[in-house]
Amino acid sequence: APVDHLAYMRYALSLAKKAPRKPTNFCVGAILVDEVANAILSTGYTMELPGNTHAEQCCLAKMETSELPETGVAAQKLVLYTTMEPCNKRASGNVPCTDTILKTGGIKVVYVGVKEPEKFVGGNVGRAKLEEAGVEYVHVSGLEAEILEVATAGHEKR
Ligand SMILES: Nc1nc(=O)c(N)c(NC[C@H](O)[C@H](O)[C@H](O)COP(=O)(O)O)[nH]1
Ligand SMILES: [Zn+2]
Repeated sequence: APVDHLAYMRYALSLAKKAPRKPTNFCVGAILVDEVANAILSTGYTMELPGNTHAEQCCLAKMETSELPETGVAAQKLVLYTTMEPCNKRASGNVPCTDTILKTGGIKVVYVGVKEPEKFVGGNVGRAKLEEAGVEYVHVSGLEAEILEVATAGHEKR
């Protein structure tokens, strides 16, 4: 069956709405999907796990500790949907999610709702890093306005 990318991105957006609102980051949602089995293997949203955590970081960390099949092993085509592109530099200095994605291994495609706004760390050049490592980067269009509204809910409204 054809994969409904918009439906998966909309689900990731529903997760982003659960994130606590902060002026120093974005509220993001991420899901790990086996695209062949059409199955959601893990989910995550910003600050879901303790500490200053990102949606993708939580989604992948939960995958490692759950009884779900080993990341990238049992899945037939492992892909990650994230409402905002994975960070490539964090003002906190924490490990960027592009590195976490590459370290996890087995992820074939990253589906992205929006590019990261240049608010905290300038232009996000993570796309090139992912593509050079053989991970496809695909923009799923249609939810940009809603994704950005949720992402910046904790920011000062000008
Ligand atoms: N893709 C993505 N998922 C997230 O869950 C999240 N919060 C961001 N946000 C990117 C932004 O660049 C960083 O939030 C700031 O650079 C501050 O860095 P910290 O979050 O404090 O490590 N980006
Ligand atoms: Zn990140």
